[in-house]
Amino acid sequence: MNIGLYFGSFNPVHTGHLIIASYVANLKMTDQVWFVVSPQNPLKKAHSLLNEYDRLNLIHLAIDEDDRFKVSDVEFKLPKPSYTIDTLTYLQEKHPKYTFSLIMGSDSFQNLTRWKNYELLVKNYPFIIYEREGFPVEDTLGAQCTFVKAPLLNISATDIRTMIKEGMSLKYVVPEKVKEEIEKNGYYK
Ligand SMILES: Nc1ncnc2c1ncn2[C@@H]1O[C@H](COP(=O)(O)OP(=O)(O)OP(=O)(O)O)[C@@H](O)[C@H]1O
Ligand SMILES: O=C(O)c1ccc[n+]([C@@H]2O[C@H](COP(=O)([O-])O)[C@@H](O)[C@H]2O)c1
Repeated sequence: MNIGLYFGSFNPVHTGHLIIASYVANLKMTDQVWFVVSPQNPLKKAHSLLNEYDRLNLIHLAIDEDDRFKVSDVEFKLPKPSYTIDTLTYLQEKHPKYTFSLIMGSDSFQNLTRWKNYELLVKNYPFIIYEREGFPVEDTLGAQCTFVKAPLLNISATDIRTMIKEGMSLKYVVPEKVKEEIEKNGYYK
């Protein structure tokens, strides 16, 4: 089984993420795309981070019963912050017959040299990279990369949190069930 891992804080998940995951799943380079929720990105501040179980629940609501996808809480029980190489080592041990690739934007890929043991990531795992505006796709690290031209929605989780604070509607920028859950619980107010 080939698994495409889409790592993120998903604080909260939004339509931009879902477009990417769906596009990559449709390419059939992988059998399944897993959303891996990171409790704490090593390079980001914890502030305004919703509880990881609530973020996980929002992704379950977002993908509903789409069997191209799975949501993973594997990083919840690993040490924090969440280092991707450690998660991959754990996943590979747990699923020795699976092959894992990393799905990431060209922005994150350009930042990869700041990640823990990035040389090991580059050596051992293939990357599926989609271009994000302002970050041309190029491999300067000798990684095993497939560059894909995914459709993009130029929105971030930060934008969504700002919209909530300003009382704007989240219609279309997150799935309806995600919008309802955020509103019902007063998240990010
Ligand atoms: N609109 C988008 N289109 C495509 N990829 C995105 C988009 N927003 C985020 N990503 C990518 O998805 C992954 C997970 O993103 P993340 O959870 O950090 O969301 P974010 O919207 O960038 O969050 P924040 O604004 O809180 O930093 C990252 O690799 C990020 O680069
Ligand atoms: O392993 C690292 O050193 C590392 C450094 C920065 C980011 N990451 C991971 O990259 C993923 C994307 O992060 P984010 O918050 O931008 O969605 C998330 O799973 C982080 O844990 C990992």
